[in-house]
Amino acid sequence: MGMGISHQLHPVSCPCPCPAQNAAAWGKLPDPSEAGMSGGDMAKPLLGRRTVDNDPNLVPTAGHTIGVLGSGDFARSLANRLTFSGFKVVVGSRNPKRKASLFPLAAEVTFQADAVKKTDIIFVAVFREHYSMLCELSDVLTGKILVDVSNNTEMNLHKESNAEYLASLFPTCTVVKGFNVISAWTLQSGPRDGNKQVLICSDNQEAKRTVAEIIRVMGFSPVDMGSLSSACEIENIPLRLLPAWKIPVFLALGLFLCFFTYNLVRQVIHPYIREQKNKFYKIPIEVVNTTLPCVAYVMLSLVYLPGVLAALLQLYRGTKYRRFPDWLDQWLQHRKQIGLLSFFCAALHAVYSLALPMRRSHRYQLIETAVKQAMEKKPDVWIEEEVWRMEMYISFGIIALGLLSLLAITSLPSIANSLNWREFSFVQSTLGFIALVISTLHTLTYGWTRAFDENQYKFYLPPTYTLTLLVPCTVILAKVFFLLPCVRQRLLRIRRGWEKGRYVKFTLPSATGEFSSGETSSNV
Ligand SMILES: Cc1cc2nc3c(=O)[nH]c(=O)nc-3n(C[C@H](O)[C@H](O)[C@H](O)COP(=O)(O)OP(=O)(O)OC[C@H]3O[C@@H](n4cnc5c(N)ncnc54)[C@H](O)[C@@H]3O)c2cc1C
Ligand SMILES: NC(=O)C1=CN([C@@H]2O[C@H](COP(=O)(O)OP(=O)(O)OC[C@H]3O[C@@H](n4cnc5c(N)ncnc54)[C@H](OP(=O)(O)O)[C@@H]3O)[C@@H](O)[C@H]2O)C=CC1
Ligand code: HEM
Ligand SMILES: [Cu+2]
Ligand SMILES: [Fe+3]
Repeated sequence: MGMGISHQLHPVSCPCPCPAQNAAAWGKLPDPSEAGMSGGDMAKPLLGRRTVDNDPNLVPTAGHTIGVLGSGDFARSLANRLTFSGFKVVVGSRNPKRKASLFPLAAEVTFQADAVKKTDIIFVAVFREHYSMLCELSDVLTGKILVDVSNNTEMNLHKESNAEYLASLFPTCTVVKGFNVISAWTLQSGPRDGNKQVLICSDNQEAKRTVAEIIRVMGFSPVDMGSLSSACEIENIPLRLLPAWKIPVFLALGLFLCFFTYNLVRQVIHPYIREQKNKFYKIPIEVVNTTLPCVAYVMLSLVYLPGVLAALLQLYRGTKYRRFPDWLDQWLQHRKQIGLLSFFCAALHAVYSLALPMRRSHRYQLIETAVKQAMEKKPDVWIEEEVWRMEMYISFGIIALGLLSLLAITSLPSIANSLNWREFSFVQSTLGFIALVISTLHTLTYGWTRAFDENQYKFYLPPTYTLTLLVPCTVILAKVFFLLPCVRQRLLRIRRGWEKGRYVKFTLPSATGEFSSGETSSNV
């Protein structure tokens, strides 16, 4: 029987019942008739156990004993996940009696030194500040693998990473950094929800592979980040606040500010200066509710614009095997966040719109017009065209928001994972584009002929909706252009790998890097 990697790492007297010592125990494990009988979702390992015979490189880690030092939140979640994945867990605490009840029954909770003796892979789930207190365990820890899961509260708080510090305290141990990018909650609830990737690094390849296999058996995906000197980078990851959201949020704020100023001038400043009318009451709802939909609408078109630009570039270049410029690449990668912010603004706009008729100002205006009409003896105020226009634009708005909600729901990881890629791209690409078209109808039926009405121009500024139509209409026209049979054919061929004049162009890696051999780096 092939020896697993982890076993080669074992100290001569390994205390755990791993396969080399207890092959009989392993023979029983992969029994398909028993597999279906396990009860709850949590109770079964997320990945099936593999037999060693199939692949000598795979480590039979399930069934192995793993140690956890510390009894806090993270230690508890870790012990839970490990036992559910089929490992034996021994927890080392300074006060095992008091803490035992917090852990699953299958886990053994004992004193730190005792726990360390029973295993050769130990997760250190205590804060960096307390690492030095573990020094009394130095002797028993000799030759073992320590997994450092710690995080910092601030970027670059200490000059060396926690993992390197741990390694310096225990020079006879092998330190692997990992798991700090996973929250205790994600560990507890299983990898179906939230981030599945666990970044690891270590100077010892064998130890890293062992920990990687444990991660795989737990149902997560290990990502090798190289040597222990990468630990600093890995420790900083959870401290970076929403990196992917930064640009989209600034974009949304920027657009909001521009449109808000524009609307403020048109709806409040203009009547104040020209007619000395006090319209400041409009700021909290009316101005905001002309601004939010404009931001939502423009952002939605900015989600579909980069795809159009990418397609144009591919058509022009006649190949898909060239990298897009960096700005386009970045833009393509931020579409999800831009789209979700667009949805957020659209949802707020919907609620604001529903609140319009419940305002006191609206009631006063209603009474005012009613009285005026009564005095002028004009009983019939029904304008058929206006009625239809409003029925239409409200309905379009509701449908567009409904479609956007679908997009937003399918962007949740757990739901995205339950769809195959065609379903996902149908919702994201096709339904999203239809939402853009319906939003355009909503805006057009709302704006109607006001673009041609001179009274609507305040300080020569046209009604806001006319400005917002620019980008979306460009995107829609471009998409229609791509639907023309000849353009469509060519685009499809390019996306299947066809290249313009491929047989002549065997370019060597050129100095300019123009024809770098790689794929385009985004999935367009
Ligand atoms: C509320 C909301 C939530 C969103 N959530 C997400 C999300 O969770 N994840 C996400 O990625 N985006 C998300 N987005 C952004 C957006 O929906 C997607 O990026 C969407 O796929 C963009 O569609 P597209 O047609 O412009 O581009 P793409 O789907 O990139 O495609 C461009 C064009 O090329 C074609 N095409 C693309 N690739 C190929 C290929 N390999 N072969 C042949 N033809 C191809 C497509 O048919 C399409 O016509 C969200 C947007 C919104 C509004
Ligand atoms: N909570 C989370 O979501 C995440 C936590 N982490 C990391 O996991 C580690 C533990 O975090 P967490 O479980 O939340 O913290 P807790 O404060 O909940 O637990 C820390 C544990 O450390 C043990 N410990 C050992 N020596 C000492 C000592 N000298 N003084 C105090 N406590 C000691 C204690 O257990 P006992 O009393 O039994 O000895 C205590 O329960 C940290 O390094 C953290 O950065 C990483 C990613 C996410
Ligand atoms: C339930 C859904 C929706 C309802 C009830 C709704 C309602 C309204 C109303 C009442 C107005 C007129 C506002 C005013 O009188 O000042 C309006 C305008 C507008 N809406 Fe919507 N809407 C909805 C969804 C959307 C969506 C999803 C978008 C686009 C993403 C959108 C974009 C716009 C735009 C651009 C305007 C023009 C703003 C202006 O220039 O004044 N709406 N909508
Ligand atoms: Cu062992
Ligand atoms: Fe062993």
